[in-house]
Amino acid sequence: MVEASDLSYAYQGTDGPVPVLRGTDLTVRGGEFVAIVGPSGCGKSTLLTLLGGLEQPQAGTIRVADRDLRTLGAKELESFRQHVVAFVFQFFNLLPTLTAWENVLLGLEAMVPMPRDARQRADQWLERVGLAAKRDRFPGQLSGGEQQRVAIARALAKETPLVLADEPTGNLDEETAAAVLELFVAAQRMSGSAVVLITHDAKIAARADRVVELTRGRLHEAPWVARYGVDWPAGSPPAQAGRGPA
Ligand SMILES: Nc1ncnc2c1ncn2[C@@H]1O[C@H](COP(=O)(O)OP(=O)(O)OP(=O)(O)O)[C@@H](O)[C@H]1O
Repeated sequence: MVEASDLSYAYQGTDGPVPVLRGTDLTVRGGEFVAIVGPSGCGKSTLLTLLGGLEQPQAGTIRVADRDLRTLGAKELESFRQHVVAFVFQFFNLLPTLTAWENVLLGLEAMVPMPRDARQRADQWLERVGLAAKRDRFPGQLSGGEQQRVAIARALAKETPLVLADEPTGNLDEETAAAVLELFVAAQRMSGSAVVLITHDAKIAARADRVVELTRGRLHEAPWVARYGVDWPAGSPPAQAGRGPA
């Protein structure tokens, strides 16, 4: 589903380019659930934006669902973002003037062609996230956990082969985070979606099929995270980050 190889990406700093990804490789099989962990600022979100076609790497190749992202024109990229990937962010990005149901429907209406069962799908996914009774509420009338569930319903209702989630449980209490996590597992099961999810939480990572750690611009398999947790010094730059138990 995802074949990213030798990715380089640098942001432009005041004193020149600041490299974030340096020869990053990632392979994700169809239907696989991969958790990405790593110290703050190591480049996890940057990697996700590249996989989702929101930015282009300065070097390296990304193939997603048999598409080489470098070769896609603007229209094809737009279609890729509507039909192949769905994003879930830490800060829900719901439209405050639309109800929960309208927010979910909006994501489907952006697809071309719009799925014929868009309205039913919006209802189905709101039901799956446990919010059928609150479908007509505005985001401001929902708790943080409920808003996140609407945002997840909006993404998962698209039933794309790839779901990219950037710390979707970062703002939630433990119980709500666990419930939200199960929604991604449900998407994997029901839609066969591959899920790539960034987290700082070892319990969340433990639910994934595979855990990879991003440090010093590269990804490494990190099965120990699920067993031992993550223990990077708070605020440490990636170069000084601990590797955790072997
Ligand atoms: N638009 C930008 N311009 C310049 N530097 C940026 C920009 N966005 C991110 N960075 C820097 O690039 C590095 C990687 O950022 P990124 O958000 O990808 O890290 P992250 O691993 O997702 O962090 P966190 O876990 O804290 O969310 C950081 O040092 C960040 O300060």
